[in-house]
Amino acid sequence: MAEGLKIDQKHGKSRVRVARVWRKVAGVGDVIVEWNVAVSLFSDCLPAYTSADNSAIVATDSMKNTVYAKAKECTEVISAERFAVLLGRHFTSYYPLVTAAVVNIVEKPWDRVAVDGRPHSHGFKLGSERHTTEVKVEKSGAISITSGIEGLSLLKTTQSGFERFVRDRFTLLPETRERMMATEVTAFWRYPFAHVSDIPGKPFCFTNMYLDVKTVLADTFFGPPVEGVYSPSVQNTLYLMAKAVLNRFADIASVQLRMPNIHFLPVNLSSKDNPNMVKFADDVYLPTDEPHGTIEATVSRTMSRM
Ligand SMILES: O=c1[nH]c(=O)c2[nH]c(=O)[nH]c2[nH]1
Repeated sequence: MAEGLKIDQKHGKSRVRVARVWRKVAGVGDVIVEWNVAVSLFSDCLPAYTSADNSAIVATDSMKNTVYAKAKECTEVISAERFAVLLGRHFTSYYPLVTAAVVNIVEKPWDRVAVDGRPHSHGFKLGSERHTTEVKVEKSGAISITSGIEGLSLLKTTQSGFERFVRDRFTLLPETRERMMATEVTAFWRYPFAHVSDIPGKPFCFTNMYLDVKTVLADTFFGPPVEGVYSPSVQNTLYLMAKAVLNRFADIASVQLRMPNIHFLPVNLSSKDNPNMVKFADDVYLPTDEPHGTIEATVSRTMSRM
């Protein structure tokens, strides 16, 4: 570029909130999804930055309208991943100057309620963890699809410890084989699909994968129902969780996990007069998430099994 400067740029619309309802779906009743969509387009619109020439700009307002128009066009229930691909395909094929699109979606967890033990035809309540996806689509049809979970809060009251870590003059933390373990898992996993034509035809494969990954992560964190499984560190548990996902699902190429260590601090209260006011016996804790440990890792296959 002129003036000895280089510019990398993209533009888009964030926090586009849309809810889509499909009425009276056979066998289930009404279906609702609520999405928070972010669109980012890559196109050569340098003149807008350098010369006040907007002629190559797709207005972010039009991107927002497109989200609603495309939601309307989806007459069949669709997953966040497929909707993101559909949007990305649209932006890259409809606009000659758009070379690539990145679409992020966070789905709000509206769970169907049960009344008298039966799934309700049109009643939902808000859950906690959220299904996320990021899809990049290039004009050629090349894609990358990453899906994820955020806000998955897990806790176990025992079967966790932390020993034999570095000890020096700054170390106060006692070693323990008995502590609480709590975290709020954020997970991302990459699918191996490289082109839109690689995406499987099965309509619910992404939704089912989300539910199955969530189950595998949680089951590995907790271990069997009665005895559980001992965790020597958040790091080790994180690794076992990621490994379980890769072992179980051949379609997942890599898993990234973020697992803050949310501390439950032992409470000991004493004074000269009352030395045993509260003496900690694995019973009373001070829950705190500030500060918290941050443990994160990406685990990938070294050899693709695909
Ligand atoms: O599982 C843990 N991993 C750590 O890295 C760490 N650091 C710490 O103070 N407590 C813990 N616990």
